[in-house]
Amino acid sequence: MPHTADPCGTPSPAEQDLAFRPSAVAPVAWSALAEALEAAGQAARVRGGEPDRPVTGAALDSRVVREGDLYVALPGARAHGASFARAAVDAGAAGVLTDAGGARILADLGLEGVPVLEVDSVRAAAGVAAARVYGGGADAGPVLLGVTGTNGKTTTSFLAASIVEALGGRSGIIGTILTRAGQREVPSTLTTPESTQLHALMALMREEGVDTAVMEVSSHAVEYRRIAGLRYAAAGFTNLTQDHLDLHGSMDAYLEAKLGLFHAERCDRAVITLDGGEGPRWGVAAASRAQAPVTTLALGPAAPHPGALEREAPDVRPDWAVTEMVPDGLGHRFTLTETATGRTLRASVGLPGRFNVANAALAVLLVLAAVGEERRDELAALLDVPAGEGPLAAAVPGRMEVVGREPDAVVDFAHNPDGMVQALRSLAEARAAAGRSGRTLLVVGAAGDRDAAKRPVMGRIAAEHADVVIITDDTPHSEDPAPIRAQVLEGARAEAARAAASGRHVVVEEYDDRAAAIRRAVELARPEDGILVAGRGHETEMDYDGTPVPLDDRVAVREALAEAARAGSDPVDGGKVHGS
Ligand SMILES: CC(=O)N[C@H]1[C@@H](OP(=O)(O)OP(=O)(O)OC[C@H]2O[C@@H](n3ccc(=O)[nH]c3=O)[C@H](O)[C@@H]2O)O[C@H](CO)[C@@H](O)[C@@H]1O[C@H](C)C(=O)N[C@@H](C)C(=O)N[C@H](CCC(=O)O)C(=O)O
Ligand SMILES: Nc1ncnc2c1ncn2[C@@H]1O[C@H](COP(=O)(O)OP(=O)(O)OP(=O)(O)O)[C@@H](O)[C@H]1O
Repeated sequence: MPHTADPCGTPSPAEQDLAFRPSAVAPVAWSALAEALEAAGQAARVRGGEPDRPVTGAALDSRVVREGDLYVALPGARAHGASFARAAVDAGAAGVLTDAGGARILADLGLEGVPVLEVDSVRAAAGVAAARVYGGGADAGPVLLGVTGTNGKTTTSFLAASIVEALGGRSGIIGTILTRAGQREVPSTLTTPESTQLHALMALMREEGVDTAVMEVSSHAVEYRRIAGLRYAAAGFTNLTQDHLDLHGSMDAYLEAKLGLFHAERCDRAVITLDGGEGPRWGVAAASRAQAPVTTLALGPAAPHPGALEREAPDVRPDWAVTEMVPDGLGHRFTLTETATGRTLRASVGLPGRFNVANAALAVLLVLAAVGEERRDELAALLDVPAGEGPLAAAVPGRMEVVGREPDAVVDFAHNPDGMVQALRSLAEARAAAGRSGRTLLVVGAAGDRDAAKRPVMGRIAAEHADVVIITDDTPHSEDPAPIRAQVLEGARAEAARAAASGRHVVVEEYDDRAAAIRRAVELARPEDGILVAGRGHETEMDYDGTPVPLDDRVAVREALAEAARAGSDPVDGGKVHGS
């Protein structure tokens, strides 16, 4: 039986890989694997003879290999997986899938006797081979829904899964926060797991009786061909804004990577949001360049820039549009209208922020595409309920999660420029809708080993939208955290200086201790203010060069609020670097 790792802790790679595997795998002969590869246009040269045992699993990392696995040894950016083949064989690998370079490394290691399937593209072949190992063709099930885009994937996936459940289905989730297959749940380390793990998960979901799986598809996953061998009933596009330029190089290349999800052989229907993000440019481009049949969604009043679609792409006639949006509790009530028929779907979403209307609308259309027209009326009835009820009332961990009131304190995962703008704006809008004045206090940083170009941009946005900006560490990974903070500070200070010239005073402070930064925000906040702690959402650990430092922003905010309530406004101890 696969283990389910502790959902409160981060599982080791081996624990996580094991948790993704089905309990039973029918052994697969080497020749059957070679045939499957050939049938998929990834013909393999067979070397080193037949394994002495059939294949019963697949792994893309030597550290997670189990007895009977096919070890997938791919050429990585830092190393060739074949250089770890000795460890994989010692762990029980039955044979190796690799390329010509990998085969040479195996020979150099004295492993020429190990059975090898040699292909031209290991990443493309890995998904095909894993699908064969785990008994899944593209149509073996569960029904797959995919969500891609810079922001909104997790939220849209959770909402779509919630709708599936409300319709009586059994849903699975694969994404940034967690992976859930029926009753089994395991925290995630990647947004989209490796291809070998995805096919294991499909088999696990079949075992668990999951009929519909909703999967976040990162651009990394498309670029690295983690989704090879999968087919989506419907795949959604939320928006495209600046992120991951370290991997893709340009926004156009970033879009091109995302479009891999919308190839005709990859999905039956693409549902594309036209005007999410900074405007309609990338949504309209995605809709025109997707190869699969496309359903388009215009966000109307829920767009970050309402009216931009009509101005910038006047000839585009969306298939669906958000035609009405009114504040309802902390969330919104909205109407989705089908352009061709004028038919409507009315719904209420509980999460704050109009971008969550966009996420909810996309989730609704994805599920509609998957379940078909015959269930439209049933879906409409489920959605048309008062605020706080129905499938779109679902909360998503660390996504605009309200952790305190008066001052309103929200923990959010916004960690790129557009996500920050949206989150900050939605707090101000919610305050305005409730008729409250007050300031916005923001705690923010930027992660290490990720797109450095966005750091000053995030600092600028912070000072543009917040009145008090407390800059601190996000997760530095292998980088020195001080220079990361300095880059965010540079953007914030420049913007604060610009704001000062026009009479707006922005406080900018720096704390190297994130918990102290949170306490400082709470100390400075008045009851009518709003606090946003951005960047880490549901995360419970910060990685300082391999050393995990426990910190859950939600817990830290709650504790700081409780402490402030007890102690009045004692000064914050420790961690301050400097302020302005
Ligand atoms: C930057 C990046 O994405 N790197 C991916 C890339 O790594 P790489 O090319 O550097 O691989 P490498 O280190 O040279 O190793 C080559 C091979 O040897 C294997 N290996 C390595 C060491 C060892 O002891 N044994 C072993 O078998 C590795 O598993 C790999 O298969 O190829 C590897 C195999 O597919 C991925 O695991 C790895 O993802 C790493 C783990 C990662 O952290 N990726 C992140 C950035 C990512 O994918 N993020 C997106 C979401 C992004 C977002 O939206 O924020 C995601 O979907 O999670
Ligand atoms: N549709 C949207 N447009 C813009 N910003 C959004 C949208 N949805 C969510 N956000 C913001 O982006 C943050 C991340 O949201 P979410 O986790 O749903 O997106 P994601 O694409 O899964 O992100 P990641 O892959 O980085 O986890 C949220 O916390 C919120 O601040």
